Amino acid sequence: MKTVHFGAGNIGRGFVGLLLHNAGYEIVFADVAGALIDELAAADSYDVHEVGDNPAVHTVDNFRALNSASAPDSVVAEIATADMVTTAVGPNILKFVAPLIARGIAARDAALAPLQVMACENAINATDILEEAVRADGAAGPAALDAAAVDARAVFANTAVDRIVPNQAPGQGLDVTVETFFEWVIDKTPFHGGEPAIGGVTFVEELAPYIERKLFTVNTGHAATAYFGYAAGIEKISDAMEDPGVAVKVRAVLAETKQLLVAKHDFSDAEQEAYVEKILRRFSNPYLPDTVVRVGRAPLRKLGRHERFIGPAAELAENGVTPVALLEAVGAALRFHDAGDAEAAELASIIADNPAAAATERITGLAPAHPLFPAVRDLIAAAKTG
Ligand SMILES: NC(=O)c1ccc[n+]([C@@H]2O[C@H](COP(=O)([O-])OP(=O)(O)OC[C@H]3O[C@@H](n4cnc5c(N)ncnc54)[C@H](O)[C@@H]3O)[C@@H](O)[C@H]2O)c1
Ligand SMILES: O=P(O)(O)OC[C@@H](O)[C@@H](O)[C@H](O)[C@H](O)CO
Repeated sequence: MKTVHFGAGNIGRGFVGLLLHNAGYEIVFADVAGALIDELAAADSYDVHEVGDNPAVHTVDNFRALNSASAPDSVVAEIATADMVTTAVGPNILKFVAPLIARGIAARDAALAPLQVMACENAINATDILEEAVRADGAAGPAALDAAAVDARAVFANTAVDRIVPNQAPGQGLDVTVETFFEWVIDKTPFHGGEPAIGGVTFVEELAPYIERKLFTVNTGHAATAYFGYAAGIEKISDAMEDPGVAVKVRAVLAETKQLLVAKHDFSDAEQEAYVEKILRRFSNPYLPDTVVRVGRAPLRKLGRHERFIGPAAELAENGVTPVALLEAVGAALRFHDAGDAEAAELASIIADNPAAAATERITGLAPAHPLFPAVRDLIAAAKTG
């Protein structure tokens, strides 16, 4: 069995790569980072170090590595004969890997079992985003891949992936430090009984509750910790959790998303409360060298309409509930000025160069008539003055 995995970074090597290796797949890593691909191509194995309670080390081998920028045809040829394609590149990068996947599907022998395609990104239904791009690229490409051919040759399944994998320390080589916890939930319905056998994966009939719970608890809480921690001058996520001022605000944010998740899905209050407590303990893991700068990265994406703050806050507002803590977190996100983050700079320019209402629409995608709009517009107006 062979999978082509786009994105040989933190989650690619430390989670998706590990689980697929353990499931018996040969992995072909495809990435545009030349030095990383050269190092992977020259290596026989790397280690995944799980830190925290019950630490462990796992070795990943049986992989190859290809540079998808300089050797796209080789990647297409691998996809043409692969069983699976996975991605962990970031939601905004999916459109750049889609053309290669479309070409790979077009080049497949029609007698092969359908290619199983899964985007492992932090976004609601990331695989749908990838599928749409693959279909559009396929139709416009030289092989004129029509919808029926895609239907026959590929299966697209949405997933929710959860494991905290920080940026790796310089000099660590290919080894990855991760937390011990992981969860990978996959929509089983597209496979019609032929889902892949991957140890540790949970297949579900309805993914929406799981992806929303993950994004609006783990990622909402994580980003809130990052932005409140950044405002308090704290570098590490676990240190931010030690700060009583930060911790109380993060808990308040998660109480608001709990209200939404419990009302909307089939989770009981107690179940969601236990989920929240477990997540807060994960953030506090002192062995995990995770930073507010990594977790707060790309604030423009994180302030998007269906993302971790505006998504739940908008839905609460639509239900007649005025979020308070979530809006405070949005206010902190608007002041995330990490000099190394291109999106933080773009966010600051949008705030500075536009009237508050126009900036609100552009940053959050909220329509002016939306009940959350005035509160966010006021936050953006306030952020103009510091
Ligand atoms: N790190 C985590 O804790 C974690 C957990 C769950 C989900 N995720 C999600 O996984 C995705 C990746 O996150 P990460 O932390 O591994 O980031 P990362 O930056 O460590 O890895 C991303 C990799 O994608 C590569 N890449 C960029 N453009 C590419 C392209 N056009 N083609 C091929 N490769 C390309 C980069 O070179 C990099 O190696 C994101 O969507 C993130 O939200 C991350
Ligand atoms: O990857 P992002 O930028 O969407 O979010 C940053 C972190 O919250 C995220 O990577 C978490 O570590 C991860 O989602 C845990 O499963």
